Amino acid sequence: MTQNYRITLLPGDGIGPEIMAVAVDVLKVVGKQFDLKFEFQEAPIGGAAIDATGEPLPSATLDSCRNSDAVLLAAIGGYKWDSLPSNSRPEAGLLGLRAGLGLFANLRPAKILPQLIDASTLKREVVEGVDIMVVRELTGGIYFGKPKGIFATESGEKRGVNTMVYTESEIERIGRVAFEAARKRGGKLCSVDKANVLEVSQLWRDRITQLSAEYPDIELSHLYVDNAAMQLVRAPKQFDTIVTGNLFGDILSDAAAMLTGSIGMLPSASLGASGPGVFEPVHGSAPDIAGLDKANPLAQVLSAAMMLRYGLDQPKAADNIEQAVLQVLEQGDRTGDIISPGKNLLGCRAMGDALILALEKK
Ligand SMILES: NC(=O)c1ccc[n+]([C@@H]2O[C@H](COP(=O)([O-])OP(=O)(O)OC[C@H]3O[C@@H](n4cnc5c(N)ncnc54)[C@H](O)[C@@H]3O)[C@@H](O)[C@H]2O)c1
Ligand SMILES: CC(C)[C@H](C(=O)O)[C@@H](O)C(=O)O
Ligand SMILES: [Mg+2]
Repeated sequence: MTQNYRITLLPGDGIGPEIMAVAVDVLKVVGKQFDLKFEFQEAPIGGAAIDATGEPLPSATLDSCRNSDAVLLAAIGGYKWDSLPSNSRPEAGLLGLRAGLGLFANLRPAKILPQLIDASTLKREVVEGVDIMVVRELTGGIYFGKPKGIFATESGEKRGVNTMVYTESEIERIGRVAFEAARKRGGKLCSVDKANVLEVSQLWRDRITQLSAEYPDIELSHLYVDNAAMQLVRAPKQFDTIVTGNLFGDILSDAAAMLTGSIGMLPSASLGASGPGVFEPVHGSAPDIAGLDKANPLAQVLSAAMMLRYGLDQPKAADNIEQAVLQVLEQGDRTGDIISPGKNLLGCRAMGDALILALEKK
């Protein structure tokens, strides 16, 4: 029986439309193969939405997302909008989307593919076998804490303020997601904080430690964020699942991404307690290569696979996409960010064509 899905597509800015076009073509092919009918609804977000409507997250866009089974997002942001105040920048649209849909859990897997070991900037023996899941809290912490803003002091000097806040319930719900994720993976969870300095981190560490009593099968450890950053580069294989707050997770997930060769490879899933999830690459809108057909579309395509797996419960269709990605890499196809000597350099569009061919042969 045909399964129907409403998908909101948010191509956004920079390389967003280029990589989204590839992901949509790939979804259409697996749709035919698995009898899935996608009703795609495209909506503006970020800079594109600012240009079209004056706002980074028009209410019609949020409504369309709310009425979908899942949301596929590319990336937002660019030089053109960089001088706007923070609450009207493209990034505010993305944060509003996460808050508006209650997407408190961000899963960012960083797994090195054997075909790409030589594309990593680290030595083979350091990265071979790396398979990390970063579970990042996404709707709290310093990104959303109040007070925030730029205020004038009595002397007339400007003072910028952000506030890092976590409540016990926010820590507990992301903790549960992380313990459950660790249970499905290698059974190890490392909680990352700055409890040697920040009270909010002391509470984080206490609550995660208490929660671990409910997960006796999971080996819990704690690291301070500065040490975690160092350990990720020094010996990344020690990590299985990492749980951390919004800001630390933003930074550590980019570092983890680079272990795998390129940030252009890594997908993510943002999930709430209920309702549609948002599936998006970890990377940004890469304005430096936008419009040049140079972007790596694989993180976007793998985000579509995560959407099928975690958002639509279609693991077989997700498997097919992931296998097609492995196959094109196996046959030596590479975009510029993951090229190594002797491989075929393809543009974004040609990489999409290679994926479609690989899928159709299945
Ligand atoms: N989720 C998002 O939408 C998201 C995430 C991060 C940054 N941003 C925004 O993107 C803009 C640019 O930010 P940035 O430059 O710090 O980060 P970025 O991730 O856009 O780019 C960092 C570097 O990685 C390269 N890169 C990124 N994705 C690539 C891909 N798919 N293929 C090949 N190379 C790729 C870029 O060319 C650039 O050199 C900013 O406006 C930022 O706020 C958006
Ligand atoms: C663009 C920005 C708001 C965003 C974040 O900081 O969360 C990005 O860096 C990410 O990692 O998704
Ligand atoms: Mg980031």
